[in-house]
Amino acid sequence: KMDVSFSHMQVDTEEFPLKKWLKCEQQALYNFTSLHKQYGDPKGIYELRASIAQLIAFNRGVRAHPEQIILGAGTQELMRTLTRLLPEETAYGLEEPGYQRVYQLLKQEKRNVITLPLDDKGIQAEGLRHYKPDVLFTTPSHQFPTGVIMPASRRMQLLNWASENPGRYIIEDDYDSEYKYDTDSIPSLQSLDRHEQVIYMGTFSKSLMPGLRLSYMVLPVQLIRSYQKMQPTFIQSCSTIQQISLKLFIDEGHYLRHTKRMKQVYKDKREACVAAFENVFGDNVTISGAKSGLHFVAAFRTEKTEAAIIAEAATQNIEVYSLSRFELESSTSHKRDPTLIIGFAGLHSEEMHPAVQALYKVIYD
Ligand SMILES: Cc1ncc(COP(=O)(O)O)c(/C=N/[C@@H](CCC(=O)O)COc2ccccc2)c1O
Repeated sequence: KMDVSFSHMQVDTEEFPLKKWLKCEQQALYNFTSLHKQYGDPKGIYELRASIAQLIAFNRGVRAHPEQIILGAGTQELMRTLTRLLPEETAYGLEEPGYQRVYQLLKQEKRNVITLPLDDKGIQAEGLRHYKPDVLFTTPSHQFPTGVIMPASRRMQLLNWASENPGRYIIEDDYDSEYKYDTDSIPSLQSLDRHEQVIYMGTFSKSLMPGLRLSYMVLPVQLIRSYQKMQPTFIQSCSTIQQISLKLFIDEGHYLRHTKRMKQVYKDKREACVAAFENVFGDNVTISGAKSGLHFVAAFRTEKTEAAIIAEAATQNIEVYSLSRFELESSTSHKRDPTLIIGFAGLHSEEMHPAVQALYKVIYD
């Protein structure tokens, strides 16, 4: 049996510049003790928020003053804070299939949640008129999990929808924007927004490591005012040591060098993985999902169900997840081929072929 993981939830930690990070952490500990002996700003340390503002302006054209940026230990944490800034009766629209952890969080917070259908350009604009959410949570730069990239035309439709009512917001979750192969990344929704109605969300989970638990959101001025009124009830969930370490890591240029290098590493891994699937499965597999991010979607021509494939794979020590994991309220598994989410970040190029062959045996033997 082989220990193989096609999990989409991992990065290639072997390439992580541990020595550089350690140096930043030592500096953070020794030179910033005054920051560590107090709780500090609930939004997070100003200096890190200033570095992030520069980074997302440079990388994604996001216009943000550091005082509009809130840090949090993960996207769910930020969403929890956001639900406290918006009216309790707000109806949140989520992509179907979509990010189940935000769906679960909103349900835990007893919020109204509406799931909205996708097409090959992302969220359907007419769905907004039909289902009437107040706030739309969307992943335009790389729809999670299908991988669709939302074209500029659809982005403008969403912004027009939002501009019709000042109470509407679009949460642009740009979680996977760092890794685009072959296609140029389309400017962020936030950079096109003229009415302060886009809440921009980002994370360091994919560009650095998920275990870092450091994510951020950029609030429009109106929501920052609401935040400031409630500020005494908030507290920062990220460690000040990690925050300063990250600030130094960014300011010393390690972050941009790392993401530039990882883009090539992941591009090569993606190509090797797709080639292995095409070589082993031939036309029994259909691969979709734009050339970006750390996973793609593979649909298999077989009578086996997704559940049977996942269970059988587990007996062979193969970790893999299916599309139904991300179906929030309605399942289409009955009218589509069994579909798996193939993460390649944790696989070495030389193990791609044997890993794909092991998966082939699970599905076709
Ligand atoms: C749409 C979307 N938005 C944000 C995030 C990131 O959340 P955060 O880490 O809390 O900031 C994810 C992580 N989604 C995770 C999948 C979750 C699941 O399948 O259950 C996968 O996340 C990673 C993938 C590769 C490398 C590192 C992380 C998100 O899918």
